[in-house]
Amino acid sequence: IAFKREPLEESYEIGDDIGSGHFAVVRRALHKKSGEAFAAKFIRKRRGGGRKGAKAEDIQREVSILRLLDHENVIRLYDVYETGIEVILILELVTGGELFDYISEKDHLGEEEASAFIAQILRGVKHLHDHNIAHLDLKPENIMLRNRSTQSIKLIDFGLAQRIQGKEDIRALMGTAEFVAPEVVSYETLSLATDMWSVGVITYILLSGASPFLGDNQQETYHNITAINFQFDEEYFSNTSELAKDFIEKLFVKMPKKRATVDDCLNHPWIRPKEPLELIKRQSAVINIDN
Ligand SMILES: Cc1ccnnc1
Repeated sequence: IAFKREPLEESYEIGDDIGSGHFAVVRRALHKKSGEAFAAKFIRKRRGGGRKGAKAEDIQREVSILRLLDHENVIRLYDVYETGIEVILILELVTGGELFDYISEKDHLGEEEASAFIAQILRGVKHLHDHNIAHLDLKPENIMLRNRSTQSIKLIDFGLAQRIQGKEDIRALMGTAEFVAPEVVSYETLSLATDMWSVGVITYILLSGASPFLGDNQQETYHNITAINFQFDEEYFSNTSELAKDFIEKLFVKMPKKRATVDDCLNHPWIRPKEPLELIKRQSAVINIDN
């Protein structure tokens, strides 16, 4: 896929830093013609045999994956530029900040709000999984709020995302220690189920502010993960519903094939829209047809 070689500055005014990813920095970008604001992700190309910078094939993968996706809970890619030293992705601008910061400010969320966020994350993950794409780096830093008022979120940073075709064995890579599934730690086959483990970790954190497997060092964290060594501390979970705990327990399963899928999660009673609201929506739909 050829990227635009014309100078980015001809079409965009580059502004402040708004984030960073793998070998990347993200800046505000104002499109001169339309006056619309975007996010420009500058990805350093790996030069020669160096270690720094992203490999051309990894950048191509991130771009082709983003081009495939089209969902309100997934960051949109509009254009791609290239210079001698970097590739620049022109992405949808998300201004609500990271879910990570939102939780930090509130310490933890109530179940209603947590369930609403997780439902949004699951819809975004379902879009990826329906296209056989695994994100493989799901964590609160990679979940942006569209804006602070609603629980509308966008999944960002597809730098580690992979197509899961089933034929080739994906083992390499590492996400962020406290969010990775047992199969990542023990270097076994990764799959869509690997993302579902991370959804469990995110849910646990939203509800408690604590990280379920985090140890005093990386080795201890990895051991906690492979031993599924977690508990619902009374200190944080005393008034958490059995439904919420059941939702998490169905994701902290060692065998990827036994772990809840994104569809299982969307149908879990802790997530499904509560009956009355759905009933009203359906009734109002009927009333509209009559009028
Ligand atoms: C950090 C970031 C990435 C993509 N879009 N907006 C903000």
